[in-house]
Order: sequence, then C-alpha cells, then structure tokens
Amino acid sequence: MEGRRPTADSRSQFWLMCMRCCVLAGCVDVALFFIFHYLGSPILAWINVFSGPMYAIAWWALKTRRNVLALTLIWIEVLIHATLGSLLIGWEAGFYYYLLMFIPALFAGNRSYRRAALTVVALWLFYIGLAVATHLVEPVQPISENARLALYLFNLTVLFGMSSYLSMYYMMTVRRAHRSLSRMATTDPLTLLYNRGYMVELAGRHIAEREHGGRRLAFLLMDVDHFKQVNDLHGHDCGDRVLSQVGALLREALREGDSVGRWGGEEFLALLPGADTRQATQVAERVRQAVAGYDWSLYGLHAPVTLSIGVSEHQAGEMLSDSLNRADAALYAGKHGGRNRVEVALETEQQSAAGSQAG
Ligand SMILES: Nc1nc2c(ncn2[C@@H]2O[C@H](COP(=O)(O)OP(=O)(O)OP(=O)(O)O)[C@@H](O)[C@H]2O)c(=O)[nH]1
Repeated sequence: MEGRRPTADSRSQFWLMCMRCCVLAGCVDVALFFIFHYLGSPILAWINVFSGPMYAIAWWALKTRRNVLALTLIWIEVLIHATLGSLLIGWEAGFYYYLLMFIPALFAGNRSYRRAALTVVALWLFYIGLAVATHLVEPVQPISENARLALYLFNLTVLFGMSSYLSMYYMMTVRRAHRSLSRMATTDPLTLLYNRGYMVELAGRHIAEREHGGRRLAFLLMDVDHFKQVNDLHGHDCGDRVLSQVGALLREALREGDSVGRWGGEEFLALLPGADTRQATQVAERVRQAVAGYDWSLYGLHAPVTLSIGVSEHQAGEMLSDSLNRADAALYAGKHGGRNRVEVALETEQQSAAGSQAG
C-alpha cells in the first residue's frame, strides 16, 4: 500500500549547515596558519590564530541558538580575513573569493529578500572598494610569485569545495520543501491516508490507463457504521483516534499497489487496480473482517467498530462519478441491509445494488 514519509525542519537544517561550515572554516584557518608560516608571512599566520577561536565561538553560539551572534562573528572574520589577505599579499592571492560565498547564504538565511539584496549591494561596494584599493596600493607583505600562485590555488580549491557543499545543501532544502508541500497537498492530516482531491486524481489516472487498454479498476467505498454514537458516547477525540486506527487497518489490509484515502468524515475510498468485481469483493470482505475483528476495547469501546462497504468495478467509457455512484448505491444497500456488510454494485447505474454477504 502506498504510504507517507517523515518530514524535516528546513530552518534548523540551515543552522546545522552553518555549524558544519564553521568547522570547515576553522580547519581552513589551521591550514592557512601553517601555510603562512611556511611562506614567511607571520602577520597573516597570526590572523589565523584569532580566526580559529572565532569560528569555535560561532559554532558554540549556533549550538546554543545565539544565531545573530554567530552570524556576526562569521561576517567579521571573513571580512577582516579577506581584506587583510588582499591588502597584505595582493588581490591575486584570491582572498576575495571567500566574500562570494555569502551571496547565496544571504538569500537562504534571510526572511526578507529586500534586506538580503541590500546587503549584497553593500557587499558588492565593499568588494569593488577592495579591488580598487589593492590595485592602487602595493601589497604590504608581498610573497613570491610561486607562493602567491599556490595560495591562489588553495583559496580557489576551498571556494569550490564550500560552494559545492552549499549548492548541494540549497538543492536538498528545495527538494525537501517540495516533498513536504506535495505531501501536505495529498494527505489527510488525521488518518495520514490520501485526501479526497488526490484520490480523484489517482482514480482519473487509473481510468485513463484502463481506457487505453490497461488494467481493470475496482472501487471500495467504505463507511464506518453508527459512527455518530462513538462521538456521542466517547467524545470527539476518541472518534478521531478511532478514525485514525481504521485508516491504519485499511492500509494493512490492502495490497501493495492499491490506494486508500479518506473520502469524507467517516467515509473511505480504496482503488484496486487490476481487480475485477469478484477479487474486489474478496478484498472488501478481508477489510471488513480486519476492522470488525480489531480489539476496539483498547479505545474504551464496548462494541466493535464495523464498516459497510460498497464495491463497484469501472465499466468501459464510464465516468468516475458514475462508478462511485454505483459503489455508493451498494453501500447504501449495505446500510439498509443491517450494516457490517459488503454489497456489490450492478453494472449500470440504472440497476439497483444487489447481492449481499452477511457480516
Ligand atoms: N470524531 C470525528 N467525527 C467525525 C469526523 N468527521 C465526521 N464525523 C462524525 O461522523 C458522524 C457521522 O454520522 P452519520 O452520518 O449520522 O452516520 P453514522 O452515525 O456513522 O451512521 P451510519 O453511517 O448510518 O451507520 C457525525 O457525527 C460526524 O460528526 C471527524 O473527523 N472526527
């Protein structure tokens, strides 16, 4: 039976990603400390000694939900690092790359697109200013051509790694949000079965397939008997839990490939692709027995919950509403025949529902 999947909180995922970035950035700073020592650039080496603890504090701030403090520290660190790196060694060392990583993060983490866009403009102006400054002023602590190239390649590699990670995260977030939205649009929140709208869509697809020479299609329209009494005697909350349990029993009793949804209040619909009337009737009987045989005393009920079920099979050229009307007529006959019964619809809407199996 088709089911549903768990959800994830995308906002907390964003902060988890920031924590991972802090760890990565801290590791990069440790690597840069040794690189600058090796290159004979002590000022930059010592900047990294301060950067590492800043990322450690930012990580701790994120862990303790001091998100604004964490983001402020990360911004300060990257701005100072990129500025000093560019002014001391030169634009060609590629420290400006680190500023670029803020652009997607600004839009992903900011609820206001306007504020994110304004910050990007400020960042762009800063970027331009830094480029012009490094063009006009000679590097304060120049290093050899080869060392600068090595540094440039290192920074470029970090940018590729970080950007790939961030892009992957953003795509995962979008896909997760899409899955979550489509689940909400297709699921009944109480029973976690498909909702009516999605059942209509699924039935439409099966009918189209059948009209093109595909498999047969049978419908089970099911209604909980005397459900009003459950609400009246045990309360609405108990009624909700009973409906939810009926949903779970229906899911268990149906085969992989069948679909079941909540059709209305205490009414359910199952689609059985590939089943003819005889097979659908057997399935309906199995479902009826599964619900009636469940131990409902667990819910404080003194009598078992039962279902009346109307079975219909889609006829060539028939509209969905016609198949369902025939199933509904059979269900109605089941109610009148004493409930806790499976009734089979006749082939055309004009004929009354007939045939019965006692419960
Ligand atoms: N707890 C709960 N009750 C619901 C929900 N949706 C519909 N109902 C109740 O289901 C009851 C349906 O009552 P009726 O239509 O009279 O049918 P019935 O009592 O099941 O009787 P028969 O169908 O004739 O066997 C009403 O009391 C509705 O309030 C729901 O989501 N939760």
